[in-house]
Amino acid sequence: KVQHSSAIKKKKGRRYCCGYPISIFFIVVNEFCERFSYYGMRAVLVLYFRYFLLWDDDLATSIYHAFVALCYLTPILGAIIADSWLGKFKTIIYLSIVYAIGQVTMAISTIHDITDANRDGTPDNFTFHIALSMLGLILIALGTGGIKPCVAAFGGDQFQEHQSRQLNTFFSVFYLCINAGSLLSTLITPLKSVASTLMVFIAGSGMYVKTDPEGNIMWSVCKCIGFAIKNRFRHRSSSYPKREHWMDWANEKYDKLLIAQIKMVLKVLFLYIPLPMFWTLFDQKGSRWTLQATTMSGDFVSILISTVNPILILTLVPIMDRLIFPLIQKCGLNFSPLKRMTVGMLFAAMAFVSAALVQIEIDKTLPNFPSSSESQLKVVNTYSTTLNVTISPNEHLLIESFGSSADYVTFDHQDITVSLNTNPVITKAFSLIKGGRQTLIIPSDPTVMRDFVLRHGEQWCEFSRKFGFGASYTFLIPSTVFSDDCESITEVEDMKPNSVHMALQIPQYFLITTGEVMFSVTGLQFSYSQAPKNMKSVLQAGWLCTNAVGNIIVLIVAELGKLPKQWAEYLLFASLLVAVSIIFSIMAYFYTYIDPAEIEAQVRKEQGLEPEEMEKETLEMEEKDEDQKNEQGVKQTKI
Ligand SMILES: CC(C)C[C@H](N)C(=O)N1CCC[C@H]1C(=O)O
Repeated sequence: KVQHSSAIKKKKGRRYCCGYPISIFFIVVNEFCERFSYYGMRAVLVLYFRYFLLWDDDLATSIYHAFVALCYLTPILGAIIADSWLGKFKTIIYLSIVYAIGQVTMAISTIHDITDANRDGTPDNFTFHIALSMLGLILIALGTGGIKPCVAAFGGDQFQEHQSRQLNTFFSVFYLCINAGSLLSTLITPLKSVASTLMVFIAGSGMYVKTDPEGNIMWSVCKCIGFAIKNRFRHRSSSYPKREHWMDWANEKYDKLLIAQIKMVLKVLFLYIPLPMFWTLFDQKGSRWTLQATTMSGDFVSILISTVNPILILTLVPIMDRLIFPLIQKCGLNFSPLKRMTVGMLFAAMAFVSAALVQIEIDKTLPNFPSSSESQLKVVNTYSTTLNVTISPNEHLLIESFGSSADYVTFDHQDITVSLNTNPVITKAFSLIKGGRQTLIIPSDPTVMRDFVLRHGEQWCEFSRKFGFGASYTFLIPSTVFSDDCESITEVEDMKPNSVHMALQIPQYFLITTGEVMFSVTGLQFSYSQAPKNMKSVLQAGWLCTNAVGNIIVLIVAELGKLPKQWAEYLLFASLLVAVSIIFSIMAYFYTYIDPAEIEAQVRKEQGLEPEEMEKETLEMEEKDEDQKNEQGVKQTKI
């Protein structure tokens, strides 16, 4: 629509380039920097808990998930501040400052010198470091979460009513920037970039469309809902005529426009109830799937885990937007936002089925550990000849010199007697550990072997071995080791290396990221498009809250413990998500898409009010566009 001689045009304070407001450039770069900082910090958080604060794995993981959940709960606070009090622009500025203070506090908490009085390289006062880092994390959660719904909604505000195509593209580019930021933060040492986030955002100050907050809207909303419920309860007798919607019981006291706006928001929030389940599966990417990767072979564990999702997002978003969705539309299929989100959930469920299949493959190769009532024993022979080892009552093993039994032998009793066919026969009784694995090393015969050391005085030899992931070895070192330059060292494999390659995880990552593109990018667009003008940030916050609840479910599931078989747990989650997506699709079937601006204009008209400035501007703009189209049509006819 914007085909002028100069690609840039200025209209009523808005400047455009190629049909897009220039101001959104600053907003997407701001999001890029913010996510760079956030994901960069998040990537090293568990390591900080584990190796600096010396917390155990469970505590480190729980605090990590609690922090992530908090980051997706604070958007409610940010949205209330923005929509009711400061407006989005000022909220972003002030909360970014809180964010920066949080990052600095966190950085200070990592300097061990502050409390390391005895200079031994470790902090002396852990309480101080823990308190400081918790304060830092709370401030960061307040900052990152608080600005998140405002940035997305503020970006959307830069567009006009008729620019829905550009608006959708904006949200896709916005999502690309999130992932480009997170990808860069894992590849480059996480520089703290909140300061640049703030500077980029302020740089665009003169170009933004800033809508003023409309008083304490959240308080009005709560009072209005409260009144509707009370009034409904007061008129519960059947003698009172029914009203179309329960919110209509607020008609006596509250403005029709406010009631209409609340109805729109509640309808969408109701639709969001099943959505946390998607995030419950998505967030396990960072926990269960990471653990799964550690039981697989391949040298790119950390790279795969931290970069595959953002890389796939960067490729899949353009493919979906430019190819798949237009193609589906060309086939005459109506792939509406809620349908896309349902399909996104099904993709996530498929990702978990794929994870379960990979797990079954892994389980086949994992060592068979003893149950709590069993014991396991492996026998290593460093004697000079092959030995016949009898373990009472009926286990016979033939073990060659400098060899071992093929695998661990399992016993359902603990007391055993081992006999060797040496001359004279040696017999010894042992008591094995319940539920444990032990190795019995038959010592060398003293006539042939002598004591040795690997490095002895001037003598030394070097040897190198490549260890497989997940394997465990015992090395048998003969006394002749120096004369043959370590050639005679024998390796006994106690535990086989992982043999299922990590590349097998790629399908599950591909499926979950395809699901994410359909679910998350669409959800972002949908939340903006279905919200009334003065509650855009609130609905963005509602959307982000689904992620927080998803994280809390992961926390609860982790605390409750796992099913005995990991693949069964994956299948359980996949089935739960399928069930939830069916419920969601039924709810979506009954949802009617709305144009909030149109409804607001209609209510205003019914109330005999003037249309709002923005609406007037949009109408003017639309009229202008119509004129332009007509003009072009005339020109083309002439040609
Ligand atoms: C986990 C990835 C690094 C980022 C992910 N693809 C993503 O973009 N998001 C996950 C939660 C929502 C969204 C975000 O805003 O960070």
